[in-house]
Amino acid sequence: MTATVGDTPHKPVLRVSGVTMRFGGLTAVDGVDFTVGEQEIVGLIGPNGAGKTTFFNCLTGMYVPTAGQVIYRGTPLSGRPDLVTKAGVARTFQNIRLFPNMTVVENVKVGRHCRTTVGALSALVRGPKYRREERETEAQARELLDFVGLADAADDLARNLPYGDQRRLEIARALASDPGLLLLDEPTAGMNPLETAQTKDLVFKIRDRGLAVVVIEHDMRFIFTLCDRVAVLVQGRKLIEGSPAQVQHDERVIAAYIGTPAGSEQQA
Ligand SMILES: Nc1ncnc2c1ncn2[C@@H]1O[C@H](COP(=O)(O)OP(=O)(O)OP(=O)(O)O)[C@@H](O)[C@H]1O
Repeated sequence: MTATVGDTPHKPVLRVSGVTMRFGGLTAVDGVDFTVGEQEIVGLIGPNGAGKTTFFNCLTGMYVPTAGQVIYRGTPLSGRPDLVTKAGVARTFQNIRLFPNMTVVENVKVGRHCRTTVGALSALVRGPKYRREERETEAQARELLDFVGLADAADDLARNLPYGDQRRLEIARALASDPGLLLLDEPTAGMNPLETAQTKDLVFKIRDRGLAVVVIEHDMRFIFTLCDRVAVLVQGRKLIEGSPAQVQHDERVIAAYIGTPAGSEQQA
């Protein structure tokens, strides 16, 4: 089935309906509907505390939503992160979460874990099946490091990578689970302009590899030049969704970020 997503017909990969997340008396996400199409890049923006990360946590099984449904390629996603990853949804985190004392390539191999099938006994005795899977995992990890531009650092310790490279390593690790949908939580936070531009090119390359991508980001220039479509969350609710041009000129979005324009009170 093909649904109209924004202005372009895309086959939907993710359908979120009425997702709500309450923490006691606080409603962090409030009845959000959200659709992502095949090979679409969708931005999720909003002021601090709008509920963006909580929304990602609802999609990836870290939280079980208080209400609503998340469906990935026709399958309802459960509240277990491992099963969500196995279903084909991978993510990176706002704060870098690498294994600092492992090498760069080992960090990527960890991301493959959900796709390996070898049993405990075969792993223990390092039987032929284990060795074959290990070779394949190693080759895939090195291919991904080449893809993100970190091939030369494969055998360095993760903690010795510059900050921007650590973020790229997180993306490589997420890609190791062979996702169809990648969720990026503030991928350019703390980056310089060159690293930000490189990250944008990398996201385009990821899309060209066949993935759909959802990006949370505060850098508006990055979002509006990267995304096919942008959704705006304010106080847990979706305020507007549309093309970058529609969203960046919408007065409600401007007001949500910078408050009511100076002088408008007198005009009212
Ligand atoms: N585990 C939790 N328990 C209680 N409240 C929470 C929890 N997680 C988030 N919140 C609250 O939910 C609201 C939304 O937070 P969230 O981190 O999702 O926003 P955000 O849009 O990602 O913000 P930022 O852009 O600053 O990262 C905030 O008021 C936050 O304090």
